[in-house]
Amino acid sequence: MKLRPDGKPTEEYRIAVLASGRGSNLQALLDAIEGGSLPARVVGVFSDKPNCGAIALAREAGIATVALRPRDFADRDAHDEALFSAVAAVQPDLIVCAGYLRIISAASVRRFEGRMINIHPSLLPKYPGLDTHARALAAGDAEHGASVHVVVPELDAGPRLAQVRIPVLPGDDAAGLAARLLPREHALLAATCSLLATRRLDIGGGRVRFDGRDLAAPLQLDAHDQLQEA
Ligand SMILES: Nc1nc2c(c(=O)[nH]1)N[C@@H](CN(C=O)c1ccc(C(=O)N[C@@H](CCC(=O)O)C(=O)O)cc1)CN2
Ligand SMILES: NCC(=O)N[C@@H]1O[C@H](COP(=O)([O-])[O-])[C@@H](O)[C@H]1O
Repeated sequence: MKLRPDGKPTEEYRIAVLASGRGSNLQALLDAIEGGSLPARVVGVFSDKPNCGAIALAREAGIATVALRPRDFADRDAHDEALFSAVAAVQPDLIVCAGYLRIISAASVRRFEGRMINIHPSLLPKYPGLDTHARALAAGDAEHGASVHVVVPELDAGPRLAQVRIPVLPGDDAAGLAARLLPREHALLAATCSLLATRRLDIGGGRVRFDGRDLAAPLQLDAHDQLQEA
């Protein structure tokens, strides 16, 4: 892919977003595109929940949407195959799972190998799965955070690209911790997608490379929303 003198790709970088919830991470990507820090276009939003906020946000923004309810399909694999065939149809360079609450089949993960990432609300490898904030509090962790990782068939087990850390404060409950983490997630996801869109970060071929070198540890988001090597 040729890059312009300003480092931005000459052709648009096409992002498909999968979501099941309110869509604040989707909105963060749209804001970053609008603000000029993310040289990309969201070419489709896909969900298992037709009435979720992310689908409504996408429609409002004039972005193509496909929402398929699992209960309308014979089984998980049939739903998964239908949804990811719709994803393939928009020819994305990157698929971003942003609160997509379905475990994706190994076949669909392999179909988009090297092109699918997820934002997860924990400092992986701690707390894969759900209810991460409550689990961090129950463990008495002094810090919590979020991770962007490559999606592999095993849940939340893929190579980690970037992380952001926040302190756990006295009196935090799960909802308060989640609310304080969310804006940092938005910055983390947008910054990571910017590095992917400008090809500084490469997740193809089963490896993670940053500025042409193997990435040994996840990049860390600093107080200025810039990603720094650990
Ligand atoms: N094969 C993979 N699929 C997904 C990954 C992944 O790394 N590999 N990341 C997730 C996102 N995720 C956490 O970040 C996550 C999504 C869904 C679940 C889960 O248990 N889902 C249940 C249904 C839960 C519900 O409907 O409330 C299920 O699918 O049966 C855990 C973690 C995206 N998918
Ligand atoms: N295991 C996946 C998971 O829990 N993802 C989390 O869902 C939320 C989606 O919010 P949003 O719909 O406002 O973007 C985000 O906090 C994201 O980290």
